[in-house]
Amino acid sequence: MNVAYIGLGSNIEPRSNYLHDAIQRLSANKQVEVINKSSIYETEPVGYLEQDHFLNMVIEVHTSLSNLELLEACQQIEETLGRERTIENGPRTIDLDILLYNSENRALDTLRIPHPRLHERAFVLVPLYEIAPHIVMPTSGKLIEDMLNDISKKEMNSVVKWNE
Ligand SMILES: Nc1ncnc2c1ncn2[C@@H]1O[C@H](COP(=O)(O)OP(=O)(O)OP(=O)(O)O)[C@@H](O)[C@H]1O
Ligand SMILES: Nc1nc2c(c(=O)[nH]1)N=C(CO)CN2
Repeated sequence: MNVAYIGLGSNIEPRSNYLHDAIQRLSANKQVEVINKSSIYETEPVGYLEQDHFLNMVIEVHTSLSNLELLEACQQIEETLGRERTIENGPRTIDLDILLYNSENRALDTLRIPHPRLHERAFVLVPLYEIAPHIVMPTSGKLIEDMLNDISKKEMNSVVKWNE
């Protein structure tokens, strides 16, 4: 059994429905079991700034899917939920990023694990730390706490727990 962490994000309404729907669709896959879910956080957009705030969260899954099969399952859900890739870093109904897969460290053409921008994104690190404070990054040996300490106060303040 493989352990993976998946980051979810949405900034097109109904944002929380897209998050819940994506999780339900992952759970419906017989080879995926959702083990843990973080809280939902409302976050200021990073990268492309002229867009609405995101809802972000992280889930832990146990899966018998390979890393590439899990990527395909995530991309299928993105497609079903109407994700369109028009603007880089732009608005999306749902984004599913594989953050970690076991303690793998690999760069394939279509899949990089750990996710290459994980370490610099408060909207990923804060929910990941909530459900997996023990994790050590396979690349750097850093704890999530160490990576969080490298994030500016301003960016940390742009991630706020969201109440449904
Ligand atoms: N760990 C990963 N999880 C998801 N996709 C990945 C990963 N590593 C590489 N990719 C590749 O990245 C491509 C672009 O993904 P996507 O359009 O979702 O990027 P994005 O969400 O806009 O940006 P970001 O990756 O910075 O969150 C995907 O087609 C996929 O093949
Ligand atoms: N706050 C926030 N900003 C983003 C997000 C995201 O999920 N949340 N995703 C991006 C590309 O994947 C780019 N910027």
